[in-house]
Amino acid sequence: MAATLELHSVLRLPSLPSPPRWAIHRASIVCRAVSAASPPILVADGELEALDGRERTVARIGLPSKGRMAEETLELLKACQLTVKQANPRQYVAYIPQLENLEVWFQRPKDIVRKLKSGDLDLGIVGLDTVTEHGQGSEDLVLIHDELDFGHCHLSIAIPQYGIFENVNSIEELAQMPHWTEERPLRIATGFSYLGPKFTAEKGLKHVIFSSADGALEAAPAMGIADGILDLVSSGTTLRENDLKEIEGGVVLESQGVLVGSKKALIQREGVLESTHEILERLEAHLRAVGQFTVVANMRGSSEQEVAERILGHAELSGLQGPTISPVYCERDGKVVVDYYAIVICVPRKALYKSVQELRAISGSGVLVSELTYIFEEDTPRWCKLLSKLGF
Ligand SMILES: Nc1ncnc2c1ncn2[C@@H]1O[C@H](COP(=O)(O)OP(=O)(O)OP(=O)(O)O)[C@@H](O)[C@H]1O
Ligand SMILES: O=P(O)(O)OC[C@H]1O[C@H](OP(=O)(O)OP(=O)(O)O)[C@H](O)[C@@H]1O
Ligand SMILES: [Mg+2]
Repeated sequence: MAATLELHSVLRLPSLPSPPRWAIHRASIVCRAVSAASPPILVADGELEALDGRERTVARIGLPSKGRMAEETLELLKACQLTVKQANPRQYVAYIPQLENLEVWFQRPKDIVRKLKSGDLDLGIVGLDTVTEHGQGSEDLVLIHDELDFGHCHLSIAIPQYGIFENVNSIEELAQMPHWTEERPLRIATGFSYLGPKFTAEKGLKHVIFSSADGALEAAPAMGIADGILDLVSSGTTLRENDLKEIEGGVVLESQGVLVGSKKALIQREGVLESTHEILERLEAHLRAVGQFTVVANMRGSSEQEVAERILGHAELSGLQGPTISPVYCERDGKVVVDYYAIVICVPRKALYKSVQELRAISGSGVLVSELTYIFEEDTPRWCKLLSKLGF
């Protein structure tokens, strides 16, 4: 027999073994008596808060321990020269040598969000879908970087391409189908049991019921378990392979990797804001530089001005703000002369070959190309935004 008790404040349980002593924090407790003679076992369906009196002094970031985001998160940090050092792959704690006061904890994406809310993590990298689903509108969660440019997908409603859905192509048409009644609602299988009902309510769908499922949702309609699904889509292959289709107006959310933090920790916990500043600066500078190349070339010319005019006549060669031009000094007949000017420009990948051709056409030689690591601007726009969100 199990009885559930909802607790809304921290409960001290002095009778539990110590140390550690625990408090049950906004959790529901299930008391189960194993046998009539045994004492009830407390099962907390929530976060347990350590009550050993010690306040955590080291900041913590949560990174996905498995799944699609795990590898790319580490790659992104590595590209920012923030390589995560892990003693072995099964160890869940790690560190980043450049960020001394920061522990890295590998956790499942949804647990990262839960632990941010409970105060057990301060920062995290996960998909926006996970933050929105498991954050459930929490005012403590703050998006620090909302476009990490990996893990792109969208959360979308999908229905069968066949049968009664053959001519249904929009959320309005789905809502207007006469099939859905109070007794026989539209059944949607999803792992997004917060966002799903919120979305259908906003769209005015009346008779809908959600069933929760964890994986391979695309099988549910063909198995007769559901009429449609609400799941993540990126290439669309899984939907197509299971005879499902997306519908107009059925996208709940566009998602990609984000850096998220706990407002409380950012404001109160020593070191969190400093680590965040460095991570954010590196992320912004790195993401700005992705796909950009530095091109260096020597140009024969009579003056810096004349070379500049030649280069600025070509739109692809004007760089970020304009070309950097410096004289190349050499010695001729015992004299220092300038026959060449070195130019440095920044060029995006897709314009690279054309830019090199244009440079050559206007007498550029010795063209050197290297991939850019960082572009640091005067300030970090997201840092200023974060400070204002924190009320600084
Ligand atoms: N098809 C996809 N393409 C791109 N990104 C995706 C795709 N599916 C999921 N993601 C992103 O990767 C994140 C993690 O997904 P993954 O399937 O690895 O873990 P999960 O199923 O959320 O976790 P768990 O298996 O522990 O329940 C998602 O929250 C989403 O942001
Ligand atoms: O549009 P596509 O590129 O086909 O990707 C979509 C699939 O990717 C995700 O599943 P995942 O592979 O993570 O497996 P899971 O069901 O175990 O989460 C998602 O749940 C879809 O099933
Ligand atoms: Mg998955």
